[in-house]
Amino acid sequence: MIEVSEALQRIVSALPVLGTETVSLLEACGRISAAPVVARLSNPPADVSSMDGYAVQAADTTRGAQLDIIGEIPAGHPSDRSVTPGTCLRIFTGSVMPEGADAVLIQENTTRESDRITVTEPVSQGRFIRPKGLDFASGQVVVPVGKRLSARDVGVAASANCPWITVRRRPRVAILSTGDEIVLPGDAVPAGAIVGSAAFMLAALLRKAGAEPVILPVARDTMDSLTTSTSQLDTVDLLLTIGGASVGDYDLVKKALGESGLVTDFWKIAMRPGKPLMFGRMGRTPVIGLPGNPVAVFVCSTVFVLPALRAMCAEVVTGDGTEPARLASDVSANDQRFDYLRATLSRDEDGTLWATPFSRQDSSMMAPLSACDALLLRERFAPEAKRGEMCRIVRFGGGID
Ligand SMILES: Nc1nc2c(c(=O)[nH]1)N[C@H]1C(S)=C(S)[C@@H](COP(=O)(O)OP(=O)(O)OC[C@H]3O[C@@H](n4cnc5c(N)ncnc54)[C@H](O)[C@@H]3O)O[C@H]1N2
Ligand code: MOO
Repeated sequence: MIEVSEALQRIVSALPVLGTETVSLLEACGRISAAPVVARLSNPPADVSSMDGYAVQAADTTRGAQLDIIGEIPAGHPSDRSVTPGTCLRIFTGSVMPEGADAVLIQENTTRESDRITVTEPVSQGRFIRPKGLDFASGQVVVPVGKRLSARDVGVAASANCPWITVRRRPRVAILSTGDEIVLPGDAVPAGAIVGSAAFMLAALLRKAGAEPVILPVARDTMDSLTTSTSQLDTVDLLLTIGGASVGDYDLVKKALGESGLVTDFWKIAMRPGKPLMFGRMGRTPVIGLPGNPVAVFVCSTVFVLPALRAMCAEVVTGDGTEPARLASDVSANDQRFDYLRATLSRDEDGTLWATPFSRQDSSMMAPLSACDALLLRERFAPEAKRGEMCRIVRFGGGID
């Protein structure tokens, strides 16, 4: 058995970075930028007013002074008239500042009669003007490379006049459930069968992470079925198998894929759940053999598959995705396997985050997996810990779980 950190390192470093494609702004959210987004203009492109009022010379705006309105500048219609001493131009939020003006006097600080205003509050030079390039300058990088694009990133790219963004191709990931007992959700469930939940959970997780899942027909527990199922996978970037990874007589995945050319990098990790995970390569296709227990599928996907997708998309990530919390109940000493306990979270009045692990942690149990908010991490050989002690968690809800 190797350690989680080594397994992660081996998987991530073995995966090639995918190619790029160019997508429209409407398709860009959630994708990983593969080139920086460079502003094609300055924003704002000219000095503009930030308020509705009058473009003035600030020195003119003594209390009680009167100014002649010599025209107006609706947004989108710059004026070629200049403001001279004793005059002003009616202006609106977003309108381009006229020549000669050095401030905007908001209309609340004036009284108006016909084409003349009286100043009720002076304004200082530069006030209520957004100078050209206040937001960003032409040529400036507004979105760096390797970023998972948010709605805000799409917004800044649009404002930088960039209608297309270069992103990483979506990883195509094949999912192969294995086992004679597996039936599809909604099917009749004969004696001895179980409903194959893991592929659907995995597909959902992958799709949310920006990958393109391809669910293959369930393979039976025979060498023939397994080799046939995995014979034509040249077009996928990663193969995930589910089940048949352990040491039972019908756990044939490693053996069958071996006959199709699988070269195993490692098998078995000191973790719970997820111990029998296998990693290798069949031709140019990386293969992660996930254990069959569906909670092990989820935990291994969180710990290895999602980082693998990030590596394939050259996503720049900060931190390890964990955060501190306080234990809400005692936990016993851990053995040699890194433990990922399903836990709920709550916050007390002080804002402290508390993690409560479920009392039953069987890796077949989907209901607590669905109900949990986080995985509570227990290092190998961690000593017993009491309620109130600090622990580390991986919290869900960040958009990729
Ligand atoms: N003697 C030993 N037995 C086992 C060991 C061990 O070290 N020594 N490891 C245990 C651990 S830990 C795990 S995890 C399981 C993993 O076994 P497999 O990867 O071979 O998985 P299966 O036996 O095929 O299935 C396990 C369990 O999960 C159910 N399953 C399978 N596929 C799905 C699916 N797509 N959706 C939902 N549930 C699925 C399957 O019916 C079994 O109940 O091995 C332990 N045994
Ligand atoms: O490690 Mo297994 O994955 O306990 O269920």
